[in-house]
This record gives sequence, structure tokens and C-alpha cells, in this order.
Amino acid sequence: MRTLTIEPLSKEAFAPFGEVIETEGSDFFPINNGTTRRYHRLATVETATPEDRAIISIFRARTLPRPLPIAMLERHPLGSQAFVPLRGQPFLIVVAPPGAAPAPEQVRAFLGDGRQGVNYHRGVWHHPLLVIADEDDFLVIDRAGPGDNCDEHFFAEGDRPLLSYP
Ligand SMILES: NC(=O)N[C@@H](O)C(=O)O
Ligand code: NI
Repeated sequence: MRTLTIEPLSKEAFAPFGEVIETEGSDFFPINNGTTRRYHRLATVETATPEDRAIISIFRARTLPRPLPIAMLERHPLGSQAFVPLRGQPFLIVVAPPGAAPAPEQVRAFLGDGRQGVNYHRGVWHHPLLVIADEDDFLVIDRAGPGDNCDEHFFAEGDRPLLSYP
């Protein structure tokens, strides 16, 4: 069982999976008579059909026991999915590149610093929300519409990468 290396979340490192939603290192322009910085279009909501809608939800999640064998990943083939932490707490992200099925050796882990959100592109394999605190809240922007928008892939027991974080 391979223990995942937990990488710091950065735009560059996360680029194969989506965008990082953060002010650090992001362009902005002044609005509201110079009283506000607009960090414009940090990420793009992807949908699949004209009747799709981008929706905004809040997820209140509880932490999972760690170390955590990564038994499964999921993907949303019809739309992107963004998670923005609302309490400023770090959280964990586990992803694999889009494709027919995630290969265990392609699974990567990142640590968001609490001031960063992520936007998974359509079809990117990811583990459901992984919070570090006992409980955490996230603003979630994703797609609502017809059709099944959640595929799951389960790793064979011996192939499960291990997520180990204090
Ligand atoms: N199922 C659901 O809405 N949440 C997952 O997609 C997730 O990524 O947490
Ligand atoms: Ni998801």
C-alpha cells in the first residue's frame, strides 16, 4: 500500500486537475471606486447541456478516520465541482487525472491551507470531501441537470493508496 505524499496546493501543481481558487498570486483589478479588489474568473464552472444550471450549496462535513486507505474515487462527467472552505481551516484533496479509470499510481494528494479552494474540472477523479477539523463548512459550486453525474471507481484492496496526515 503506497502512502501518498501530501503536496502543498498550488495553481501549477494542481493544473492537471483544475483550478486553485485563491487570492495569493492571482491577478485582480480594482472595482467599487477602488475600495474592492476583484480577483476575476479564478475558475470556470463547466456544465454539459443547455438545461444544466450552475448551483451553489454548502457542505458541512465531518472528518474521516486517518490514516485513510483510499478505497474509492469519484468523478462528475457532466460538470465541474468547486469547494471553497468557509472556516479558514486546512483540508485535504485527493485526485487522479481524468480517464476511463484512475490508476492507483496516478493518485495524488494536496493540502489546502484554508485560504484556498479548488475547482475540479469535469471528469477529474477525486475523493469526496476530506476535512481535517472535526467539522468544516464549504461553499460548493457545481452542476445540476439531467443524467447521472457521478461515477465511482473502487480500488482493489491491495491497490488502495494510504492517506496519512496527523
Ligand atoms: N456527492 C457530492 O455531492 N459530493 C461529492 O461529489 C464530493 O466531491 O464531495
Ligand atoms: Ni465530487
